[in-house]
Amino acid sequence: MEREEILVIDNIAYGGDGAGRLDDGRVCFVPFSVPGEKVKVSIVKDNKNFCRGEILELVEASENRVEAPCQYFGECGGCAYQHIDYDEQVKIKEAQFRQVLKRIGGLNIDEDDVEVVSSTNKWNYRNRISLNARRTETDEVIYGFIARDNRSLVRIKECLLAQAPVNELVPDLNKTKWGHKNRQRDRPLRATIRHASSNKETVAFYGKAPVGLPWRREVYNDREFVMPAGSFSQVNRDVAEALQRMCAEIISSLEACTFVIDAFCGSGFLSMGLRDVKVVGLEIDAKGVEAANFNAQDQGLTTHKYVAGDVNKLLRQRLGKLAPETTLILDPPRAGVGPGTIKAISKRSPKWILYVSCDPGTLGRDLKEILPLGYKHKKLAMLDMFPQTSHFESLILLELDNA
Ligand SMILES: C[S@@+](CC[C@H](N)C(=O)[O-])C[C@H]1O[C@@H](n2cnc3c(N)ncnc32)[C@H](O)[C@@H]1O
Repeated sequence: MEREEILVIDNIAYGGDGAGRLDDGRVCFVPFSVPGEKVKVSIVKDNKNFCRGEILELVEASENRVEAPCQYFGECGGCAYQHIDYDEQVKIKEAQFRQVLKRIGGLNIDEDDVEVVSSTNKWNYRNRISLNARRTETDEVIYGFIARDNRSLVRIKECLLAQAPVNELVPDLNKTKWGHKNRQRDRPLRATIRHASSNKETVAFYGKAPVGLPWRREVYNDREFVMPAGSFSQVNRDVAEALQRMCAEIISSLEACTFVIDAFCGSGFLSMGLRDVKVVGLEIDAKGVEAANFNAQDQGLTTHKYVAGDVNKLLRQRLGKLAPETTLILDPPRAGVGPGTIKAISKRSPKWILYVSCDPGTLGRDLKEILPLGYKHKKLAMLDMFPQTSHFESLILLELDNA
């Protein structure tokens, strides 16, 4: 027989599930709950140390619970927090940032200030989406997001997180010339739709961006940047601008800093806000590097140079004699930095490390290796780059404490 339990949700774990305790002391994870709520759940997974429940009834609903506006919410694997008032979403993310740094990174930041940047746009902020493609039994090719079960596809007509020009192209994915080709493939490729803020161009491509697709032109903090169609770029412009300004302010406040290594630099986004310092950027995507050098030249940044290659291999030789004057920006992908990066830092430790992360779990893991090298944290920030989802961006400034 189905087992039912009543519990109170204490907090929301990173990833989006609410967590509360059963009478036997075990933690029970409950998706789509809100902190403070009393819920009746059906136990759908029962492990020795924890279990999972699905809400049957809201015994006492939170005042922070709101109606989720998206027709796919609950089924689609993309959003986790549409049912929570936005200000509460931001508080939840700040609490998770603190919790993950403490639990995984071994850092106690209970008393420290965390600068919090909310998103101006709570909806329609994404300048790009990638949709998975599936062939149906009736031989139709459909596009959508992977469902919460991690297997099925939720076919979508629009995504409430995407900007209007991005959504306009969703119904046409089968009608474009490349979309038509994609329909002929045995296994149709993922479609990406991107909208550029400066030249207002919206493109859709399937699989990798085709060679020859023009660079996107984006405006950040009143300056234009080019970015290759297939290369990384920040999805939420307002929050990305705040991040770029924050990095520039932090580094310019480090008076002894004369040299910056922008590792995992993409098209040079984070270091383009820097003036009066020497900058070397490292990035594995050669097209991103080409754009970064173009951007630097276009903006008259004659002391910036961007180099193609693997950070894990190149960093050691770049961290040279200037280490006491160096800030190392680390902005790795979700997987965090590799062992080569940690090894390089341990051999030639830069005075400052500015770690920008889109995954607090891997940030915590990497900090566990970096902090024992003698670093102390100086600044912390949580930036809500991805409203309605469980993801967020964070930043931590570390300083080498030689004392
Ligand atoms: C989160 S993005 C940051 C990009 C850039 N800092 C920005 O804000 O636009 C991570 C970048 O790391 C690059 N990357 C991933 N693995 C790498 C590696 N081993 N060496 C160098 N770059 C890498 C990716 O191509 C991507 O551009």
